[in-house]
Amino acid sequence: MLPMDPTKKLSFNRRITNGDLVIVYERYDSMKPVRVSENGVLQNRFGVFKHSDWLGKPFGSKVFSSKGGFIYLLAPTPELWTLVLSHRTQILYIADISFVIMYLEIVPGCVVLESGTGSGSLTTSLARAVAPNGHVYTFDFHEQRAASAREDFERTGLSSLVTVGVRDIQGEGFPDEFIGRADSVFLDLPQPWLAIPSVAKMLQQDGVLCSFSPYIRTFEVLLRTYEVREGNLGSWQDNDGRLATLKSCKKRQRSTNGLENSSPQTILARRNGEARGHTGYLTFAKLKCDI
Ligand SMILES: C[S@@+](CC[C@H](N)C(=O)[O-])C[C@H]1O[C@@H](n2cnc3c(N)ncnc32)[C@H](O)[C@@H]1O
Repeated sequence: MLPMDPTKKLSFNRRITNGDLVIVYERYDSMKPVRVSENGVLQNRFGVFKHSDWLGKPFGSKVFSSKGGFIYLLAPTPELWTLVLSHRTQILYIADISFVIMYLEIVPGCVVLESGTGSGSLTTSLARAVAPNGHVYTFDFHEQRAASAREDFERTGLSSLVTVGVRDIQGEGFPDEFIGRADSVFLDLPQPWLAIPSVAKMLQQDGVLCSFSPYIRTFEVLLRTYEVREGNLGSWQDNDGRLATLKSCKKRQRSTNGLENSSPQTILARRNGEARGHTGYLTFAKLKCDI
């Protein structure tokens, strides 16, 4: 862990100024990052918006065009940035990112090693998790990707928390300067096992490794089971909205005199528990030197 530096605290609890990056929310399915400049103009289907009208407004403000259309000006938080960043590679999304940060036990002050950087989707959240006094050292062997990621961290105000290096981590391992210093290591590499000997040297006692192994094609298979009953609604209270199907039908049954007849029946189906799914294989390991 590194000592506290309060100047690196990440906060968007302030007003928009010239040069800020804002996430323009146009509709639930349309958001984009925009750099605010005094003379800038944003034109979209909702009208023409002058950046000068945005200056001094708090993040989260609703602003109007001359023709009455509106947009919201949101802060470039990691969870929004992940949705608008330019995809130079496959990226990690919010569900996996949250899980990774939790199980890597990342807290403010942690030193985190990552490879590859890719589009920096995970790195952005790692940076916020270690702020204000931790640091993320992320490596990619692709020079252009590393450079673009560096530019993005500059734009999102994270460059004091993240250092991007160009290095073949599978071939060379992490640099020796990090030996015994890493609280956590994250790998998103095609052959992660090649980096394991280096990871073992980098981790502190009780440091944690996570290796993410997605496939080229990812499927999510959700298994949902239902409990089916005959009866009426009153006999089966639906307290949590899980009553999914309600259908009346004629049920053929044999009466006491042995003849078949039809009587109306109601079939109720109720979901059992939760459906679970995943998008990649996450492998965690903790370094224990004294076993
Ligand atoms: C799927 S992307 C990582 C995406 C990233 N986790 C994100 O959320 O944006 C994998 C990256 O690993 C990099 N890579 C592949 N082999 C590597 C190696 N041997 N050393 C360093 N980086 C490597 C690739 O260039 C690519 O950018």
